[in-house]
Amino acid sequence: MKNKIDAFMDLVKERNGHEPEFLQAVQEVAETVIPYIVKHDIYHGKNILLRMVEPERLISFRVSWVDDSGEIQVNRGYRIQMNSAIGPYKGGLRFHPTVNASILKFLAFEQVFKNSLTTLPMGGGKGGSDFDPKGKSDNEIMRFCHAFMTELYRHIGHNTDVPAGDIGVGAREIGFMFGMYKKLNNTFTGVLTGKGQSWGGSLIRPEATGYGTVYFAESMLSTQSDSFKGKNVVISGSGNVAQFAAEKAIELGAKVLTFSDSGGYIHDEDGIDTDKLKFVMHLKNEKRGRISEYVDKYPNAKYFAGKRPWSVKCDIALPCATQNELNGEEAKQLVDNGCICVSEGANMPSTPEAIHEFQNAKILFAPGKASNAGGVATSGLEMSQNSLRLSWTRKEVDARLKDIMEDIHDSCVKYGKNEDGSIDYIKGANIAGFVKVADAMLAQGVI
Ligand SMILES: NC(=O)C1=CN([C@@H]2O[C@H](COP(=O)(O)OP(=O)(O)OC[C@H]3O[C@@H](n4cnc5c(N)ncnc54)[C@H](O)[C@@H]3O)[C@@H](O)[C@H]2O)C=CC1
Ligand SMILES: O=C(O)CCC(=O)C(=O)O
Repeated sequence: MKNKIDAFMDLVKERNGHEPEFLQAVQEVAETVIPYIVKHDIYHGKNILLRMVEPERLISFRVSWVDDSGEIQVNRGYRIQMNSAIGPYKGGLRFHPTVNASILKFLAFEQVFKNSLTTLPMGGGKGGSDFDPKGKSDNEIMRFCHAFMTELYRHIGHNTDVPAGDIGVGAREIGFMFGMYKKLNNTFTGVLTGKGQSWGGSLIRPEATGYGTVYFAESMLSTQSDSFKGKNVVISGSGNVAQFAAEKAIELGAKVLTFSDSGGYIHDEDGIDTDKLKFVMHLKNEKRGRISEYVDKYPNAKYFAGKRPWSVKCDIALPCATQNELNGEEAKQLVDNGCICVSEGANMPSTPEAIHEFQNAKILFAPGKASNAGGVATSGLEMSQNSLRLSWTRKEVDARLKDIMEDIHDSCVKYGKNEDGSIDYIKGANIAGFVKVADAMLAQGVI
């Protein structure tokens, strides 16, 4: 089996040798899906996985815009349309200086499996730009978003490709991009998700990724008759996913101890309650400040510059910042400190070495493509509401989100159960995500 996986990876490396994040994501899938393909005749001789690692379309374009001092700035924009076998391309846009083809291809590849797991008809895509929103004025953000959409608009559409937010892209940016799309097309359609309530957005979409990550962890804990109640929780990040993961964990009776950003992390031994969380939301979403400012407001807490929060003793860890933010040593420290459950809110936050530590220790571990799928699932619900020209209540969308997360958990159990009864959620998510897309590709022939 190892030979087959190595031979496949050699082919992928030949074409994508300079894209380490993409190779990391493909390797993880290949290790679990190739053994499944080998056991199932219908996939033989079809090169399905080889087709799945090649984007259907990779679009790269210039984004020129004028900053507040009148200087012309040039950034690079991308959209990776990875796979449309089961529905229109769907996935977020990331604005961050580290954005490049490797990072977006890994995210687009993960998105194909994730979207398949949601049970909704969505293909996979991802996009963004190396634009850095940090320190930019609202007017600069608007001019950049407008410029970005003057090219992207020709490649997307409510039945073709429906982008949404990701790192650096929230409600403000979606608003500016939606405005320019509408102007250029002279149509009002659900071409983006994460829209504002009064112009086609869905209730619960802002909360969905964080809530879903906690719902998934709660499902994993329930297999061991356990729950969030009374648990200590360590969270990384302090953006959209981190904030709402914290909100749900607090609601379920847990004590949240940390938040972080690219500067460092804060540790509040007293616990971050709903009032303190409101402060973080204002700090990050309105003031656009740094997490270090938390300790000015709450001096009992400590700030650790340049550090990540994984040395803090906890029962549950929720990595919600970015890829490869939790390495092997940090994973070992979490396990040694008694952590029993890791649910990824971010995409690929754990390195392969970290995953190895979690699996060796046999703790509950959920890969992002399963545990953070609540965001895109609720985007799918936003698309349904837009098509129906209806708005569902908060209660209704939350109930659907919860059901979807439970269904994803069931699929992982179905495909990931080991002989000893334990559940390999990576194997389960990869195979369950693969089967639906692969079967659609088989039915549609070689295209
Ligand atoms: N927003 C969504 O609906 C979804 C987001 N995700 C993933 O969740 C993660 C977080 O995304 P959002 O919360 O939406 O973005 P965001 O822009 O709201 O927040 C990102 C957070 O990560 C922190 N961060 C960025 N780079 C960092 C670094 N190098 N070290 C430490 N912290 C860093 C930022 O300071 C910020 O707190 C990403 O991996 C994203 O792909 C996954 C599924 C859906
Ligand atoms: O809601 C969406 O379409 C984007 C979600 C996303 O980018 C992700 O799941 O990583």
